[in-house]
Amino acid sequence: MVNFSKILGLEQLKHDDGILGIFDGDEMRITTSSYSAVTLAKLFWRYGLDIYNIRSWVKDVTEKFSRIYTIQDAGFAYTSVMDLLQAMDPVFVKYMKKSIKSVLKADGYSDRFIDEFVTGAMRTNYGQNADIHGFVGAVSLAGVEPGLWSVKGGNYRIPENLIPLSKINLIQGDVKSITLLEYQESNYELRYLPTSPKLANNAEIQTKGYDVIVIANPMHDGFPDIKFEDFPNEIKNFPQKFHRIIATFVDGVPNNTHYGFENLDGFPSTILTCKNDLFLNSYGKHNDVLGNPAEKSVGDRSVGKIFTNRPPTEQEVNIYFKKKEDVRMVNWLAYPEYDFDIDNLPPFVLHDNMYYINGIEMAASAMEMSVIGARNVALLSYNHWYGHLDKIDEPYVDPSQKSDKAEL
Ligand SMILES: CC(C)=CCC/C(C)=C/CC/C(C)=C/CSC[C@H](N)C(=O)O
Repeated sequence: MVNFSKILGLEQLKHDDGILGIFDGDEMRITTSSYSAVTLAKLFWRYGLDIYNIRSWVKDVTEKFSRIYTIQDAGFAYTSVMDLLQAMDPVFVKYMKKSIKSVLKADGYSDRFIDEFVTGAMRTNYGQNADIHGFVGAVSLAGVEPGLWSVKGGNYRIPENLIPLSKINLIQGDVKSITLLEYQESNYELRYLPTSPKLANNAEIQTKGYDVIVIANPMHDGFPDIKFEDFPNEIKNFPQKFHRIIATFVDGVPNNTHYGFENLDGFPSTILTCKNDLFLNSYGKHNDVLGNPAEKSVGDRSVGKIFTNRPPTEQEVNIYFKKKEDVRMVNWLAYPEYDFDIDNLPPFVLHDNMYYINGIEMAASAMEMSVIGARNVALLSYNHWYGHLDKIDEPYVDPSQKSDKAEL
């Protein structure tokens, strides 16, 4: 994503860390300060060295993760998510088989740190708890470390600007079916309903032939079904479930008394919650996509976002906001439920020359992961097409590390 933002000349908007609080439903377990020395002292008092060590833990994991960029630059690609993780670092395969709670416990982190800080991070980033697997847990922890950024103007500007740069012929439409062809000019026939606004309701089903198909949309219950016709083996949605999340944006004033604050002085800009049965996953104060306070923010008024696992009723919104000028809700299947059978993950290859990117979300759902999954599929299809089998499912060995013996 960093490279894309540079290539496209998009500005990175650094996020101000602000005051962070962790709420257990009755009281704040910790509230940081606008003075960094006070924050450090408070975090150290509550979590001891865990709060320092987690930073180097995430750094170490990120360095291992970053190997994927060298591997992909060298043209290597993988047919399964586990092979891709194994190529980055074998420890990631182990993380997929344990919960983040047990990974961190084995690395010496305290129950208090895991039950408050780690659980809070999992609840805000993935709507789940510290029982989710260790790899997605690590990604989630990377997401609460300082230094987070977004694209000025909105993250959507990355894919939007990549489309003209790639010079593709974009046809907007809903894919209805993919038929395997035999001994014809192309490998597949795709049937789709154009969705261009110009066509309004007059669109008719169209067909088009393709040599290679890449599916970049989750194939799970709750997502539109594509019919796969004339394949020797049945191709259907995968069994893993997706997690529904509701983001409710409120232009108004947060209800400080609910969290035990007498007024809004020192009220956190981010509140994580740390009990699994709580309705509220997290609260966050939001600027607009240009980094400015929301247009009508005056006095105590601001835009706040709460994440919940089901739509809040009006009474429930009133618990978290004492004044509301405008309320908007976004309700979507955001990421997998990370409690699936690890031995049964979706593959990157559905059939010869037909690929599927979104299986990568089973490792972790995040923009960076989607980009890595997409590049893997692009390399995989290239390597298959041109017969570069030595670059498929092979461990990458850095040429500068090869000894003479290894050469022989
Ligand atoms: C430390 C590891 C394993 C990876 C670092 C690279 C990476 C994928 C960073 C993403 C960090 C991030 C912004 C996480 C936020 S959680 C995902 C969020 N809920 C979403 O839906 O995008």
